[in-house]
Amino acid sequence: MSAPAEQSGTLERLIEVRGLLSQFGDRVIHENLDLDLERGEVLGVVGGSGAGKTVLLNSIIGLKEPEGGTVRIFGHERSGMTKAQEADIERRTGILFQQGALFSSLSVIDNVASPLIEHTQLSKDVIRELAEMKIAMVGLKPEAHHLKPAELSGGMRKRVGLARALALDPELLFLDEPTAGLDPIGAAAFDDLIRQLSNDLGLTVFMITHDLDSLYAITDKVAVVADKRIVAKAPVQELEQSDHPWIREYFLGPRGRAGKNAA
Ligand SMILES: Nc1ncnc2c1ncn2[C@@H]1O[C@H](COP(=O)(O)OP(=O)(O)OP(=O)(O)O)[C@@H](O)[C@H]1O
Repeated sequence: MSAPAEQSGTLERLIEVRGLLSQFGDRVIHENLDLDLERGEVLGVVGGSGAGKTVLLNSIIGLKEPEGGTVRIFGHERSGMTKAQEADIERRTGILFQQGALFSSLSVIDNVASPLIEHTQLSKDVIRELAEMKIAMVGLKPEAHHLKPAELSGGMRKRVGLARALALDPELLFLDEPTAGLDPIGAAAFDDLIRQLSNDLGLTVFMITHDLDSLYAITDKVAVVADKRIVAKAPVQELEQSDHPWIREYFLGPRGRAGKNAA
C-alpha cells in the first residue's frame, strides 16, 4: 500500500516529523521538533541522556501519542491511520529495542518466527525456513536455534533481536542503542553487520546511539537532539565543525577524538 506523498519529488520520505510537541505532564520534552528520513538513509540519532531520543522513537513508531505536531510514516499521518494502515506499517517496519525485548520463554527460532506467525498466513515449515535464514543472516549458527535468551551472550541476544526485526523483510529499521552493553570488538562486529545488511537489503535505518564509533562506521547522517528539538542533521564530518556547545563537546571532547581517530 503506498500513498501519493511517497511518490512526490525525487526523494522518497519515509518519516516526516513536523512541529512535534511531546510532554509528560508539565514537562516538555520536544517542542517544534522537525525531522525527515529519506528512503535508503542510515541516520544516527544522538543527544545527551534524557534529551528525548527514545521518546522521539516512540512517537514515530506510535508508542507515544504526540501532544502536538504531526508524524508521517510511509506517507501516512499517524494520528489519522486506520487499523489496516497501522498493520501495513508494522509489517514494513523492524524494531530492535535496547534490551532486545526477546520472549524469555521462547527459543531463538521461535522468537525470530513470532512476527511471521503474527503477520502472515504462511505454513509452519515455510516460517521455520524463513526464520532459519534470518538467523543465518545475522551470523548465528544453527546450534543457537533451540537456545533460550537466558543462555545467550549479550551480543548473541542483539543478533537474535535483529533477526526478529528483519523477519518480515522491513524497509525501515529502528535501532535503539544497538551496541550498548557490547564490548568494543562485539560492537564493531555489530556495526559491520548493520552496515552490510542495510547495503544488501537497501534498508532505511533510524539508529539511536551513544556510540561514536558506530556513527563514523555506519551512518550517512546524524541528527542531534538538544534544546527540545533537532538542532542539526548532517554527515558526521560536518557536525565536527558545528558551533553548538553540546555538539562541540560530543565530537571534540576527549571521547569524541577517540572515536574519530578509531575510524
Ligand atoms: N513514561 C514517561 N513518563 C514520564 N517521563 C518520561 C517517560 N518516558 C520518558 N520520560 C522522560 O522524558 C525524558 C526523555 O527521555 P528519553 O528516554 O527519550 O531520553 P533519551 O534521550 O533516550 O535518554 P538516554 O540516552 O538516557 O536513553 C527524560 O527526562 C525522561 O525522564
